[in-house]
Amino acid sequence: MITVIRIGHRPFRDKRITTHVALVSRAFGADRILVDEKDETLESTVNRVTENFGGNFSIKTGINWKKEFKDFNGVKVNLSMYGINVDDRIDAIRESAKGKDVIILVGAEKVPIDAYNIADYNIAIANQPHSEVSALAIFLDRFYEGKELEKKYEGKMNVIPMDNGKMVKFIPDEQQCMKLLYGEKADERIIEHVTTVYKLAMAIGKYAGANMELIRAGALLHDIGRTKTNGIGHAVAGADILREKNIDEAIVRIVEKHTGAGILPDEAKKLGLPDRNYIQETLEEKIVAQADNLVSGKKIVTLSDTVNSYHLKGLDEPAERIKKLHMELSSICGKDLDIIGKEVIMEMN
Ligand SMILES: C[S@@+](CC[C@H](N)C(=O)[O-])C[C@H]1O[C@@H](n2cnc3c(N)ncnc32)[C@H](O)[C@@H]1O
Repeated sequence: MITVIRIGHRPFRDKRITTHVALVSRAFGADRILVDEKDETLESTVNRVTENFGGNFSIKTGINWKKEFKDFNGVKVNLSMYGINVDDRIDAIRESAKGKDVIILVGAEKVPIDAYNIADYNIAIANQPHSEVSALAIFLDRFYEGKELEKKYEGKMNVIPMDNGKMVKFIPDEQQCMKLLYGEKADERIIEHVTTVYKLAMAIGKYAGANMELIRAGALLHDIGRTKTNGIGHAVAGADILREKNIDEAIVRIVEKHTGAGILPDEAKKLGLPDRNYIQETLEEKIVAQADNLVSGKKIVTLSDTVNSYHLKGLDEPAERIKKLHMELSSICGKDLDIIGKEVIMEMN
């Protein structure tokens, strides 16, 4: 674990630069930052970035820096223009950090001499005065040998790299999903239906250990396309609406593939659907589709209810696939989905 300790923070003067120290710590592979002065605004700014862009970075302000630095069980580095050049020590630091935690101290105005005495390494990024932000970024980059730039973050907001322009895909929370639905003028019937599917899908998702943010958004948005058409094309219409709004592709695909237990390429062709993949593949795609299969209007029904209504429409093969999907998910959950459905009904009443 890598900790950054920021000392000499003055909440009114240094708000921006300490935020940048924290963001650099997070983006360049550190796990947490400790800041000497209590600053709740700084904490919430940094926590909001982590909440939106992902990862497990944490921040704590209002700490006793000398005690934290002195008592730290691991390798202690003080970044200072007066230290030894980073390239002359980085191999030794990496070596002594094997199997150990590391703490990196950066100052603000004047750094007390105690920091130099407590540190195992006083490291300069060139013996010239510059900034804690640049010193920290270069130190972390040297320490990780550039690998920190390859780290993947699963956030609500994911930047899509572009040669030109900017694109961010995002995973909407419950409130944002409702806003999207009402923005498309979803009527009460749609809202009531998606709310029940959402409750059932969340319950199944918990048993199955699925990604709950994807389940939440996928279930709430699965029928957004019904604001355009109630036909077989509503899943495609929904996916198109969401792609236009830069919703994360994992959610768009849940919506696009939520019909029955999937539609085979030949069936899709016959139905006049665009040439896309309609077979559920991810756990979340399967859960939302099956939760939808087990909800009629705003009512949770059983597998046999659903299968019977498919048979009545002459859809024998799709009915078999729904049964198979039901068994597969029940086995992942360790509980029959019909029983999970009954539990949700009891909670709803
Ligand atoms: C604006 S400087 C203040 C330096 C101040 N003169 C002092 O007493 O250390 C703030 C912080 O930036 C970092 N820093 C600035 N230049 C640096 C350099 N050349 N190498 C490493 N760190 C540097 C150090 O962490 C320092 O505590």
